[in-house]
Amino acid sequence: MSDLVTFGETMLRLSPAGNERIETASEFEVRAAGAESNVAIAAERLGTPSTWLSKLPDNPLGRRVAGELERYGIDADPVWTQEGRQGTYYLEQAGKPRGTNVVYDRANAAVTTAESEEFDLEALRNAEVFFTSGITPALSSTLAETTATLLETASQSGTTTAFDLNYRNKLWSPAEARETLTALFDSIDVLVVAARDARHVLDLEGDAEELAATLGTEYGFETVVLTRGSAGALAWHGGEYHEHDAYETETVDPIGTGDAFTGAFLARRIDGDDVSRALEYAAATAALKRTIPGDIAVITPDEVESVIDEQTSDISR
Ligand SMILES: O=C(O)C(=O)C[C@H](O)[C@H](O)COP(=O)(O)O
Repeated sequence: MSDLVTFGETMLRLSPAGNERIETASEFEVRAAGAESNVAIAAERLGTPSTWLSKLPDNPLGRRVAGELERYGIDADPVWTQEGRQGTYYLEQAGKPRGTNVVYDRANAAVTTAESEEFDLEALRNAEVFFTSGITPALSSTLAETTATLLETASQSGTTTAFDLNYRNKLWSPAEARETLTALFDSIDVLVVAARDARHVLDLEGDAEELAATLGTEYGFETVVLTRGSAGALAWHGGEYHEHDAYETETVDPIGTGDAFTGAFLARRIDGDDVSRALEYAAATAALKRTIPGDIAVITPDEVESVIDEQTSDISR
C-alpha cells in the first residue's frame, strides 16, 4: 500500500544531444517525463512508498515509459490499452536570449480517455496523500472529469489531496484554466502554485503573503505553498506563514524542479514534519534536481540533508 498516490500523464521527453536545435538534431536523448510521476519518484527516493496511476498504450513506447519509472522504485500501475498514443515532448534547452522551448506532441494520448472506474480506487482511499496537477485536466474533457472524480473520492475517504496548479500556456488559456481548476478547489487540501500563476491564471493581486492568504481563506485550503523560483517559497498554513530561500545551485537541467520540490514537500509532510521543515527539504531537493539531467530527481535523503547542513563540496572523495 502506498502512502502517496499520483495520477497523470507521463510522456517520452526527447531532447537533442549536445544543445543542438530540434530542426537540425540527428540524435535525441529519450527519457520519461511527467509531473505526477516526477512527484512520485522524488517522494519515493526520500522514503515515501509511492504509486503512479495512468494509462499507457500497450506498445514499445508505453513500455519504455513504464520500464523507466519502475527503475526508480515507484509502483507504476498504469492501465494498458490498445488505443491512443504515447505522448511525447521535444525539449530544446537554451540560455538567454533564446530560452528553453518545449514542443508537445501529445494529442490523443492513451491517458486522455482515462476514466475513474479504470483505476484501483482503494489505493487512493487508503493513501495518506493523493496528488495530481493542473496539467491533467487540461488534456481532455474526459480527463477533467476523471481528475474531479479522483479528487472527490480521495477527499471523501479522508485522504489528503494535494494539487500543483502547473499552468501550461501551450495547453490552454488562463481563462479556461481558471474555470476548470477553481471548480476542483473544493476537494483540494494542499495547493502548490507558482506566484506568477496565482496572478496570471487565478487573477489575484498582492505580494506573496497576500496571495497565499487570499487563496487559503477564499478557497479554504489547509495549506498553500507559493513558489517563487530563485526567490524561494512561502507557505500559508492555518493562518501562519513559513518561508524558505532557494538554495544556491548550478543548473544543468531546470525541468522538473517544481515537481522535485512538491514530491519532497509531500514526503516530509507524510512523514510528520511541520510545514517549515518540509519547505526546507523541498527547497534542498529542488536545488539538487537542477544539477541532474532529465525531469527526475535522482537524489538520496543524505544528499538533501547535506544541502540543508551546507556540507556540500565540489568534490567528494
Ligand atoms: O506534462 C507537462 O506538460 C510537463 O510540463 C511535464 C514537465 O516535464 C514537468 O512537470 C516539469 O515541470 P517543472 O517541475 O515545473 O519544471
